[in-house]
Amino acid sequence: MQKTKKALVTGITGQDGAYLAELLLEKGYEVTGTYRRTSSVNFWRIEELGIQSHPNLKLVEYDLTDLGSSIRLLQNAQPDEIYNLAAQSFVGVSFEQPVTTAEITGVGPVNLLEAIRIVNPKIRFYQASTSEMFGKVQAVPQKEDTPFYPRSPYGVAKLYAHWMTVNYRESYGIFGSSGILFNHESPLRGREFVTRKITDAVAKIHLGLLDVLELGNMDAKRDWGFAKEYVEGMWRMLQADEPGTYVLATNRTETVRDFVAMAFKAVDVTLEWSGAADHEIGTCKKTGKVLVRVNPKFYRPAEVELLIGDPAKAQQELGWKPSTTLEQLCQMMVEADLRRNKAGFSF
Ligand SMILES: C[C@H]1O[C@H](OP(=O)(O)OP(=O)(O)OC[C@H]2O[C@@H](n3cnc4c(=O)[nH]c(N)nc43)[C@H](O)[C@@H]2O)[C@@H](O)[C@@H](O)C1=O
Repeated sequence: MQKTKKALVTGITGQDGAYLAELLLEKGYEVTGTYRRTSSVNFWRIEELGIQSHPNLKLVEYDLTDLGSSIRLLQNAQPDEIYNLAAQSFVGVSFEQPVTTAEITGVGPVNLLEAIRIVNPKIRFYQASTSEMFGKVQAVPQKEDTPFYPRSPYGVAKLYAHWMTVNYRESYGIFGSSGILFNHESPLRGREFVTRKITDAVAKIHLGLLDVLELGNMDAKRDWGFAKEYVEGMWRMLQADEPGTYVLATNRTETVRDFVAMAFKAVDVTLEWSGAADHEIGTCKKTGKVLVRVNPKFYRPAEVELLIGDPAKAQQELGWKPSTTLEQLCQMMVEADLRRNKAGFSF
């Protein structure tokens, strides 16, 4: 009989942690999910997926920045696989808190890599790397061998953790894989990220709970995929024969403005755009009412203008391929936010 596999997922309260835990539980894993102590720990995502009381899911408090705690965590959980999804993951905040971001997002993963070296070097390790490492892009589309040029303290911190994963692979033979994931969204996305901010606002405007949606840079282009499909790619990376670095992306890019128009389309509103970039407005074609407005306070000190990934390697070597279109994803998010706002749900 095959032994039950054990996985450790850091960042269980986040979008990817919740979807990955769901996938691993479906596959028969015993999952330990870690979360950070805060005054308001919130498990709404795993509750929404209906897995919070799953008998094979154990929730454990853990701080990625503590080496001793990382060692004890591995000794207790004895995982076969670790998925490091914990991070300070908001790019905007990283400009305000660069040192905290470096400690959590950059050095934090090294505590886990060290703990693997000390406790059991056979544990497989997935590091959540990011397209933010490409930043000011040096090639279009971006793939595994595209040179990096991060444009935020978050991107710089992630790049350090990425190279440490590669370094532990090459120095100590640790099975450490790095997934360079382009933006991936879902109804479980936090409202601080632009897609969910938009779909939540569209739902509120449609229900008469909000007048205007204010945004920053509408010209930024992103390669947005569906998070639930991306966590499947993470799992595949740790089932491969060899560790490696893989890009997960859709190979389609759209502007923030396009996503706004798409979200309003989902509630049958067509927008018309006018005005210069820093005070652009979007008005409802039918009523003439202003529904969207640029507010430069949402601009970032340095912006990543264009991201589009080439996932050919993941497709060839892992058999991974995204299938949900951006229109379907956007529709799914708007519908979830309509439902939630009608029910007075506020996450
Ligand atoms: C792959 C990568 O993906 C995410 O990073 P992100 O791309 O920065 O995501 P976002 O949704 O915050 O911004 C997308 C774009 O939208 C622009 N934008 C305009 N107006 C607003 C606005 O009002 N809010 C926000 N948040 N963004 C705005 C903003 O300036 C940027 O150009 C994280 O998961 C990160 O952890 C990660 O790894």
